[in-house]
Amino acid sequence: MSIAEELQQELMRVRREAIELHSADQVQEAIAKLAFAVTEAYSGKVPVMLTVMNGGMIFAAELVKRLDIPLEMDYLHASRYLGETSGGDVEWIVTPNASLAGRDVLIVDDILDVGTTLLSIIDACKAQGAASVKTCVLVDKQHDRKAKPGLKADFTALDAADYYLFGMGMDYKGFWRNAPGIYAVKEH
Ligand SMILES: O=P(O)(O)OC[C@H]1O[C@H](OP(=O)(O)OP(=O)(O)O)[C@H](O)[C@@H]1O
Ligand SMILES: Nc1nc2[nH]cnc2c(=O)[nH]1
Repeated sequence: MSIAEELQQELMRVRREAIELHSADQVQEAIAKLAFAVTEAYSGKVPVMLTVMNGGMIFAAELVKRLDIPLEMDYLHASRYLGETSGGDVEWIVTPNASLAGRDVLIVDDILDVGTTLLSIIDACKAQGAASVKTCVLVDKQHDRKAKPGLKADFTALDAADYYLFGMGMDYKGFWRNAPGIYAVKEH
């Protein structure tokens, strides 16, 4: 079997055997509910939303359509998993283009796991002189390994159990970000 065929078989097996934690409909419902809270929090403001690539892109696209505020959109790319299922140091691949000085910044990402990534991005935004920095995640993974005890995002759509997750922007070895719900990789 070629390497490409082996990979394709592994990816299909992972998808087939995955445990569905939140269906596509549940995800959409949770995002719609969250959008009301975000809209309310930024009423009267002109925030800049920073999408954390790659994982945050699908959640951000779903969320932003439902935000009834004048929003500027920008992105950054920071990664500490780099296609692996356990994380290392945060690596900055692309920094935001927008000037953040004096701005209300909303960081949008797919997952708060340990929280190292979000903390590093918050620090970078504050260092640029942001007026306020809030965080918004699709999923908060439930465990006691947070970078700071009790670490939470300001806005969270859903909780998930302590599995390696994929779908809605979250990858399995770089693939399956396109899966429409939130799935746990079944361990063997
Ligand atoms: O809370 P943490 O333990 O720091 O992990 C969360 C981060 O991990 C993932 O990014 P990843 O590094 O996999 O890059 P990606 O977005 O390109 O998939 C995810 O998109 C978050 O940004
Ligand atoms: N795809 C994915 N990325 C992550 N980054 C941190 N935790 C996770 C996870 O469970 N799944």
